[in-house]
Amino acid sequence: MNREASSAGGADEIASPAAGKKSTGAEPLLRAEGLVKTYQAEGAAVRAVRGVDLRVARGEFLAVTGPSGAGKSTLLHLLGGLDRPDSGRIWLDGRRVDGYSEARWAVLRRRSIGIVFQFFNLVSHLTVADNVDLPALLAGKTARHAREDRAELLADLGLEGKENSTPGELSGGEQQRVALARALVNHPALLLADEPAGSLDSKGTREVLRLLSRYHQRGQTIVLVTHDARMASAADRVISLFDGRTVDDAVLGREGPRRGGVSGTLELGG
Ligand SMILES: Nc1ncnc2c1ncn2[C@@H]1O[C@H](COP(=O)(O)OP(=O)(O)OP(=O)(O)O)[C@@H](O)[C@H]1O
Repeated sequence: MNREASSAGGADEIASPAAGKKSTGAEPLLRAEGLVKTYQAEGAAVRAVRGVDLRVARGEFLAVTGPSGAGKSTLLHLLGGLDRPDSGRIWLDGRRVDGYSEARWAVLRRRSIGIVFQFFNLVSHLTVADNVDLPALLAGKTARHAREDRAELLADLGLEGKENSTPGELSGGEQQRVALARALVNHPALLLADEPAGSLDSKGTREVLRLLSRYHQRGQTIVLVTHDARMASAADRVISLFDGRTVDDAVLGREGPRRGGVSGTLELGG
């Protein structure tokens, strides 16, 4: 939340099926071409992402997997505007967004991109209710509308009765469900999830997987970064990164993965 700027702008809203907004249809919801990101660490260049192309259709559930250091989180951060590519282009619903300012990305995230992180990133001194209401109010909802949406989401996520708890009073799984509620409260067109079960036990992992699948079935477009083969297998399609590049792209079906035409092997284990 602390990355969010306070400016608002009605133009930066991407159509969300869940919110009943109009879609342009033919264009993928998310498209990226030639994304490159290099970090400087202790005087040396770390080439985290080295020319990744990506297309995510509206309603698709894409998993991004690969070993530690492959560039998965960096890619997700680029797609959510939390970090800037050195080069490459990003379109959301056909609109070119890679040149957006920090403030404009903040508006886009608030209205159209929900993000969940491994360590939840909830505001520790705020209650569950306030954590979920915050992005809704920042997006311009009335207090009543925010409260109604929050109540519906918390009930849907099995968090009824937790409204007045603070994050520290909740289990990891419950905190991640609050984070999911916060990410979904503005009916984002796109949900980005970075190792959302990475700090949870197996019960919490199953719960997150079940919830992601449920929202996907309701039409939510999801890009999930995960090491976990079981989580990745819930997606429609898996891309595998190695050393900052895509090494495989597989469409998952009942008869197992169908390769999408990129060289290399499918690495689900990380
Ligand atoms: N802010 C940063 N400064 C310097 N190097 C970074 C930074 N962020 C990431 N890197 C480096 O970029 C490379 C890719 O990191 P990234 O976190 O994207 O990989 P990952 O596939 O998500 O790994 P993991 O699964 O371990 O989280 C790694 O070598 C990492 O050390």
